[in-house]
Amino acid sequence: MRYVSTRGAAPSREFDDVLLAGLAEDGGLFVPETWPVFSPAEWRALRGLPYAELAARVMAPFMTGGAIGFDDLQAITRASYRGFDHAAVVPLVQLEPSLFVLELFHGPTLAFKDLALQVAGRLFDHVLSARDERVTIVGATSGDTGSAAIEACRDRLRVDIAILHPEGRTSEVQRRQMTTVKARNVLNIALSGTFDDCQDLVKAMFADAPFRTELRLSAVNSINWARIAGQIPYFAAAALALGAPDRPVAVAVPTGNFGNILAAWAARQMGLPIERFIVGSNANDILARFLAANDMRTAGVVETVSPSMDIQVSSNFERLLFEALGRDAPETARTMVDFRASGTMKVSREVWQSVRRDFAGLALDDAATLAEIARIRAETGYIADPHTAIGIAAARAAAPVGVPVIAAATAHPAKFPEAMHRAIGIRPGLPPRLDDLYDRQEHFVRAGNSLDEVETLVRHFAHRNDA
Ligand SMILES: Cc1ncc(COP(=O)(O)O)c(C=O)c1O
Ligand SMILES: N[C@@H](CCOP(=O)(O)O)C(=O)O
Repeated sequence: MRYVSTRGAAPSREFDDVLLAGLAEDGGLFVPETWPVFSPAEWRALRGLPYAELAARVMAPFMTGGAIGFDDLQAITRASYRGFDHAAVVPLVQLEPSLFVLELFHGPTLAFKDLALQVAGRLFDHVLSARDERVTIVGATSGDTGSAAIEACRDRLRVDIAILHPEGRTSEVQRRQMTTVKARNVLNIALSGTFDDCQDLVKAMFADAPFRTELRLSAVNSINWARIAGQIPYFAAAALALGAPDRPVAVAVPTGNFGNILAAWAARQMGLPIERFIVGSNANDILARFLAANDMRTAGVVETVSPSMDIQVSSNFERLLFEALGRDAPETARTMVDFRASGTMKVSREVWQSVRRDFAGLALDDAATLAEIARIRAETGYIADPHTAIGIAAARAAAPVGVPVIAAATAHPAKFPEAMHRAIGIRPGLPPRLDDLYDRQEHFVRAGNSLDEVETLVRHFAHRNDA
């Protein structure tokens, strides 16, 4: 399997190189040169497999041609999901006759990011050991990627990891999950800015070719294809459980960086009958506006009770745009460069309509989010975190008639105790392993929204670890 850049000006690569490179040198995102497709019989054969085995089989076609053989991958998925606190790893809970919640928060950091990052951390080890190399990972988080990536990479010998979070804009639990990890290879940077600023700085570090080479940069955000590959299997598992490939399903996802919904879309590219992709947004409603009215204009990031979705620039939209433009890389590059410069994405009516054929969106403000948490609890007894509640509301608003909908539950409600208390008057408890989270010492450095300042911190940290 080879990968090409959405912007067409970087060489094509094998998976192992894509894993280590993160972002293509031309600023584009890597996508598979061709989509692997499973036949209906091949999909049926995966029904009922233990999740770790299903995940290895679904991911395997994306990883051919490098250091990761199928047996390696299966050993990695088994080790990755062994510690999850639910035997099914990604259980499905039925809320209504046609509405199913796919719980993705049973991993070590209580968010969906663990599913791909536990695997990615081990893939880094495997490929770097085979090559006898090291990398410096730089990542941006609005709350959940940070702790999941740190947990996946802490104390790994061949990886240093620096994570930027927007200071004061995550929940306290999310922040402490990152900053209370004491490991020589982990650096937390509290940035004075928004998640979009953090993500821009990460991309700017990648665009600084001498810095990128000097530190051998790599990525753990969903700009790295390995993240998307690790998120496809749970949509496949849920779809198979609900009757696919012999029955269509729909998917609803609370969306920020567009990685999770893109993974569901990739599952359809691989042959699963997913009829609609439903995007839930908070007040940072750029995707919902785009889907409603071809209006993709960035505005300032607004703080909400669903902080992990406080994002305006959804990186993975570029991968969908590339496909919607018929894989026209120069046109994708032009559109993205213009979006960056003007803050408005200009997409033709035909392209917009082609996206709308598959995707629908709904945005909820904070009051509506809290009301939805309360409604779900009152009507079904289920306790959904603010992000999950937005996805469920979107599912109810936009589900195709008669088609079961898989609504992704992306985080455990205990990560957002204040919002939950406002919504339903309770603060859900953390699992016992995190009992002392509030007593642990925090470790982080502060930085302004400045590339120079952040690069200096990362360089100093990485070279200290090299010594
Ligand atoms: C809890 C939660 N829900 C939803 C999202 C949005 O997911 P994505 O960025 O893949 O669209 C995130 C962050 O990515 C998250 O942490
Ligand atoms: N919501 C994320 C933001 C980064 O998304 P990613 O999927 O691209 O890593 C977070 O919680 O950090």
